[in-house]
Amino acid sequence: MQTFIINSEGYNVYVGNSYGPLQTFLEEKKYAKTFILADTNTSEKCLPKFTEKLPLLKEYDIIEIDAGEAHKNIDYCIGIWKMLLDFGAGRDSLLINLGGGMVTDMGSFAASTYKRGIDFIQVPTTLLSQVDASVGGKTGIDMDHVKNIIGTFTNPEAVFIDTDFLYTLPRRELLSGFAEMIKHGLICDSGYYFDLQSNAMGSVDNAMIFHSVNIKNKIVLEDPKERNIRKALNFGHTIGHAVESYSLAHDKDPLLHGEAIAIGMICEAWLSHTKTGLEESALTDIKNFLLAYYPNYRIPEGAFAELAEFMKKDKKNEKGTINFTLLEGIGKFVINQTCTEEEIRQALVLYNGLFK
Ligand SMILES: NC(=O)c1ccc[n+]([C@@H]2O[C@H](COP(=O)([O-])OP(=O)(O)OC[C@H]3O[C@@H](n4cnc5c(N)ncnc54)[C@H](O)[C@@H]3O)[C@@H](O)[C@H]2O)c1
Ligand SMILES: O=C(O)C(=O)C[C@@H](O)[C@H](O)[C@H](O)COP(=O)(O)O
Ligand SMILES: [Zn+2]
Repeated sequence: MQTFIINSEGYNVYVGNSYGPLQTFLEEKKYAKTFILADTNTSEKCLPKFTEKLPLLKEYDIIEIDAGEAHKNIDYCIGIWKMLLDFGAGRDSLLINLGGGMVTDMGSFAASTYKRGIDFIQVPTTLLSQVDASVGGKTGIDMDHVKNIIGTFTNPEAVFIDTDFLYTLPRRELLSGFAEMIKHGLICDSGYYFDLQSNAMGSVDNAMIFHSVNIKNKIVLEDPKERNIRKALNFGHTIGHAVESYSLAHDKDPLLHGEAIAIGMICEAWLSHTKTGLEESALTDIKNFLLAYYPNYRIPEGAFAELAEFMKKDKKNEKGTINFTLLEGIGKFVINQTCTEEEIRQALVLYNGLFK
């Protein structure tokens, strides 16, 4: 099997046969102790595959946490720090984050702060974490359902991607990751966007994952700390994160990250049509594509004020205005766009109107 290697900010991302490089990494680094962070699902479905493919890794402690975004918070993070401390993790230890974006975000945050920082690697097990969350150095946890509001920019030592993990991933989770791939096409690569449309979900393979990671990585390398063009990767997220936060706070079965971002992308494509020249035909195409795959989630009108409060807390905001990344066309983004609360309300009303 071919191994794709992407050079990021001082570390490599391996896609394909990543166990050879991982084995070499462990042999070279000779960590005093190794810890594996997994959630209840990845501990059952991914850990046995992982350790079987990595016979060199003989001694490790497992830190298991409850699965789900609701647990990406300070209480669970304290639990990770305590386990590291109780089991004698030092600066010569390694934390392996084996899981989806919840595990890679919180594990990397815990590692980047424990003893002022210990080494960690990402072994992403969901499509979303393979194409997006494990790369780029954003670590973090949620607070009061506000997404990723506490965190650091800290890079892993390496990222090892094994698409075999995806066999056990539920379709709803695969689709959630697919939304971030669509985002990559929408902001930077119209050909990729249309390929995703025609190949749809049938053929997510190493080459596609490599393509998405490359799109993200190029942007991250240019602007690692999101001072300017990295904001492109946040297309769909100003409204999407607010919808995700709202759903986490109110719904029994909350929207997944990618599902909320799909809603955000529809709303923000509409804002792009009214404000930055996205053609009506492109808007229709984006709407139809996303509506075919993602839940018809109606946002109650009574929720609009709460959504606006979440948006006012967005990390991209400057000088008290809500900041958006919008599209000028499919594959062409524009950052630092502001929209009024009334424009945002109209976008939400139009979105709801799609389900009448
Ligand atoms: N840091 C970043 O740049 C970045 C980018 C995008 C998203 N994110 C964050 O990532 C998170 C979403 O990530 P996610 O979608 O991977 O969610 P997740 O980590 O919660 O995983 C989704 C579900 O799939 C299960 N799972 C994981 N791997 C599995 C496998 N191989 N087989 C079966 N089940 C498996 C998990 O236990 C969980 O129940 C959000 O918190 C989001 O904010 C971060
Ligand atoms: O890596 C980035 O930059 C992104 O914006 C990728 C997003 O898909 C991801 O959801 C990220 O976690 C959002 O970051 P945030 O800074 O808006 O919390
Ligand atoms: Zn995202």
